[in-house]
Amino acid sequence: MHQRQALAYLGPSSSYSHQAALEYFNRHDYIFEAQGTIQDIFTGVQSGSASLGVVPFENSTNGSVVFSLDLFADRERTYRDIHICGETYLNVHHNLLGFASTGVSSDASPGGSGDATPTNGPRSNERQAAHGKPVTKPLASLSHIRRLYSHPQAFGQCEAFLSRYLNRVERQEVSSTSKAAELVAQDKTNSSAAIASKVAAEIHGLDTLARGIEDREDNTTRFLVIRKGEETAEPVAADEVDSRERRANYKTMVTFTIEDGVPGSLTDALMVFREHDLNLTGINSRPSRLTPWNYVFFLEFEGSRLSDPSGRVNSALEALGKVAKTWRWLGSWKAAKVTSD
Ligand SMILES: O=C(O)C(=O)Cc1ccccc1
Repeated sequence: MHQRQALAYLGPSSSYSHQAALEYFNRHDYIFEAQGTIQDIFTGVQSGSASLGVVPFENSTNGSVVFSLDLFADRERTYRDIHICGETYLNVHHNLLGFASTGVSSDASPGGSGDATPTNGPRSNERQAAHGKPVTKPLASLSHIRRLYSHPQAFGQCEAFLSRYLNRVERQEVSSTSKAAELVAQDKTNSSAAIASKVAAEIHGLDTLARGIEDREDNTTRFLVIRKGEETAEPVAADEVDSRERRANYKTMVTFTIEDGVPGSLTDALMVFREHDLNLTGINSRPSRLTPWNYVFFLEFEGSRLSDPSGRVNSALEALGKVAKTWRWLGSWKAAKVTSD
């Protein structure tokens, strides 16, 4: 019988990372191991204690997950063997979870959560928060809520609802939405709430105080799958034709740094991709932490270093190596289809 390998995700269970991992991998093929932080996932994969890791990378409403970017920037060369080998998209619908207050309902108490008006009505037909107007209303009074726990990304995806209904409530950032739900379930005062998933409500026995509180219904998070070492290059048939359509089935990510204060050095790096007819799909940067205002740049583009019939991707990377100060290939993988529910 073959030994199942470990797969590390941001826990505790019922986090969005857990749900993304369960959608991407068969639960029977791996031992799913919850980690406390995204850094723990990188450390586990680099050390070999986990074969694969699933990390949140960016959100369609709130942008990059900077914790993940900083780990991929790998300034200290701690995660030198980590490569990206896959991606998956998850539609993220947040709920406000806690304990419904018994007794009085709609009470706009001073210093509390204000003017929550409970409603059992359906979610509005509007598809997204227009001019900061929330798309949904609370299902129960929120006036007893004094503290709100969640992952920083979740706060950023629910701004319209939070500023309307929980404006003066203290926010506490925690490592994941499922950790937030766990903390709320343990709070004997019943005065805290979490932004987390429907699955987290079920697991922790929490009431749903509001449903679908994300600013946009199309709120989607992209997760990347990481592994240690490189995958072997796919054999390419001699008559295989390279084309934009073929390259669009793959993605590649690189990081690079440029010479400080040299006009045109960033343009030169980007021009490499234009000259090789490679479609850029993403650009990011994080401080290099070497000197102020110096950056590690991230580029994503269509095409694969591992399945490259014309050699175009490999030739572009070689050219990048000539214009960049430093650079690193972070991986090539099969692009996922963007789904919506
Ligand atoms: O906190 C979680 O559940 C995560 O997996 C990170 C996250 C947070 C908010 C949206 C998507 C992913």
